[in-house]
Amino acid sequence: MTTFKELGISQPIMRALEKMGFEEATPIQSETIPLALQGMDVIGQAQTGTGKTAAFGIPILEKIDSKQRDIQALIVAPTRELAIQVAEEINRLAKFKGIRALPVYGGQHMDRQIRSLKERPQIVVATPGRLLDHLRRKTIRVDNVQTAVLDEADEMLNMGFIDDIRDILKSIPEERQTLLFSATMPKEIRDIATHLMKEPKEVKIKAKELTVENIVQYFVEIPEKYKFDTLSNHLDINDPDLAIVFARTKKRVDEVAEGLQVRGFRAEGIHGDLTQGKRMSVLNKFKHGRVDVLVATDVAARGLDISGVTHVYNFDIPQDPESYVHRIGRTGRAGRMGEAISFITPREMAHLKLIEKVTKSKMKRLMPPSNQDALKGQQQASMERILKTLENSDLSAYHEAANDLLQDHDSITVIAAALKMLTKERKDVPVHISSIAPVSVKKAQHSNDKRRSNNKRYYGKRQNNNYNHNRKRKDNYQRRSRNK
Ligand SMILES: Nc1ncnc2c1ncn2[C@@H]1O[C@H](COP(=O)(O)OP(=O)(O)OP(=O)(O)O)[C@@H](O)[C@H]1O
Ligand SMILES: [Mg+2]
Repeated sequence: MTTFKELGISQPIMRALEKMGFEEATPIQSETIPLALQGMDVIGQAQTGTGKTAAFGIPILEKIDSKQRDIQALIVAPTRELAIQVAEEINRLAKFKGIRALPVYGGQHMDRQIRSLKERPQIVVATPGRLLDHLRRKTIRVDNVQTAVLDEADEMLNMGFIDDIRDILKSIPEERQTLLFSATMPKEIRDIATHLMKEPKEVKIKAKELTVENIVQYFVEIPEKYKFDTLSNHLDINDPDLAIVFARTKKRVDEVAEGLQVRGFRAEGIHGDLTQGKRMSVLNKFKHGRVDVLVATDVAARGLDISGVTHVYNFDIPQDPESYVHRIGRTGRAGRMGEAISFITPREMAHLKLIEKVTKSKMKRLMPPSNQDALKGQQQASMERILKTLENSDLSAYHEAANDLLQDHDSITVIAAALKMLTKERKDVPVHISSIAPVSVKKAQHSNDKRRSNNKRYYGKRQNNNYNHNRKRKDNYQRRSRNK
């Protein structure tokens, strides 16, 4: 393990690191920070939750001249929430250096954004569409940008985004340093990336698996129509602190979130069709524990760092193995433990094998729990609450009342009644989720469209949907940006 001091980090940043409770550098930090400080281009690949943000954030801050008020570093991230989070982490690191990072993303009022930009932040963290919009309007000037970072580089270079990224990088002076980070870097994407960089150094933190060891991975083989009841039962049994449930479409996210609410869970959905205000408020409620179950599309799969996420459910298995890695990586972060449970329909079992092969990890089979198991799980949770109260509270004020109860009833009956009151008994309201076709592994089909070729090794026909989906996302970025 390397200390930050050994890496030659300056005093103001050392102070911030101390305040943040970072004692030692993680492997990706100790390997990439020296290279980045020397001005080299770097492709950094390390597992989810291992501190890639600070791995690029620290060298950027070391290089910036705090007295100069031009934008000196530009960080691009695929989603708005991630742009906000990365800016927050950098601002924490920059606390004693007089440097400011501003998040800039679609869905926020252009006027307000332009006003904030006039306060001259030295770092901008942006989503691609909105950034391009600002570049065209010349409301963001990048003449003095020395470092460009693509966080979640593979996602952004994938398919529909590649042209945007090329345009963005083209607008930045050529002498710049370019840093690329992600937990996954398929070879095809890495090759594209190399063309955008100057003799990049590749840092790949060696790990047996693509996924993090401290995430225990399970799968449940279950027909589509039983998925929802199985999910409810699981949530009852595991009683997660915070859980994220990934579903494949926005419609299913809405349906699953509403279904869970009907069954008595504090659940909310998040996806790209919600307004930015709604997206932020759902995420904030989840971060503060006012929502226990976040139901999401892949919009929440990349980069989000929410402490306390103990369980990730793949209600629908993702189309590509990389998404699987990122989704389950929302738990088990910074050395904590986590569980990932994927629902696989019988026809999707081949897909499970593909994911296991690419991630070099195994999922353990779990049998679908029964309603009886779920009730037992809930009772267990109530028992734990009683035991916790018993251990941590002064109960003397309740002794008299307890004695009164025991005059007329035996102790088992009294405790059973207390347990029943504490137990969230299942509201067995039927919930219908509209069905969806299973994902399948198909042989690659040839295509003349270069942008489609990126994921060819995995998918044939379905990949076209993915392509269209990304195109649509790109269009949305641009449309939203234009409208605001
Ligand atoms: N050296 C460190 N010591 C302790 N905690 C750290 C250290 N570096 C980063 N962290 C914390 O670890 C968590 C995960 O970091 P981060 O979000 O940068 O991971 P990541 O590698 O970018 O993950 P992902 O691939 O999901 O984007 C954050 O809460 C961060 O503050
Ligand atoms: Mg990250």
